[in-house]
Amino acid sequence: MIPPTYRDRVIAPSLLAADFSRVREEVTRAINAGADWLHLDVMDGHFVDNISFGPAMVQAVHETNDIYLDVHLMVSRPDHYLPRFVAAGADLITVHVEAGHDVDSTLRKIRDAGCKAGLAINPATPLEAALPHLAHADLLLCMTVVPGFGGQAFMPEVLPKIEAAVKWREEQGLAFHIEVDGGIDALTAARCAKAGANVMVAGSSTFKAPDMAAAIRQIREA
Ligand SMILES: O=C(CO)[C@H](O)[C@H](O)COP(=O)(O)O
Repeated sequence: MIPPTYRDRVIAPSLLAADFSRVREEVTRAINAGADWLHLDVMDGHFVDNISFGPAMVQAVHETNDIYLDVHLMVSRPDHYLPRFVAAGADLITVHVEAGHDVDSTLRKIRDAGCKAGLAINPATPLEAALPHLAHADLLLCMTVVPGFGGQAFMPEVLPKIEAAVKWREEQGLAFHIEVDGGIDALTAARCAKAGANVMVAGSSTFKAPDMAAAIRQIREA
């Protein structure tokens, strides 16, 4: 479930860092380790310089368990692909403000389909690009790496953007959650939480940890 307020904390391991040869076991491992959501990075080789997986993977995960599916579309024309991810079982669908579409219309379509709607911005994109759309979003995803690959270093220069988003949320009386994604571990999660983020996506630091449950617990405590 999406928590009732942005004061609630969520840990979302990113499947991108899992062993793709044993996806079912990896998802079970994340659930047993205490994951709140599963983050699914969809990359089209065009919007970002990598190709990951599509709706078939989302559907396969959906059919084997009921963990909340946080689908991050790093694709051009997200409005075109949207219905396939809705049908596959996504709970929350996040699209990029930079992805070349009518952002408000896409967010509306996501909500009309019964999903929660997220809006993502890249590190180099000013927050001002997202602000006009946040009244139609349930979540703002501040990328803390340049999207495309897991295992990159956290970019601390994104922290002021999170603080500015919190200020905007207060000023406008909005209630969107703030998610961070890229280079998140216990140390960087603490910095993001202090800035105002409440949803932590963590790939390498969870799936590749020797003890995934301990890694998730450390991020939650941080
Ligand atoms: O969106 C992503 C990359 O575009 C990944 O979700 C993100 O990089 C998480 O991986 P890691 O925690 O290993 O940095």
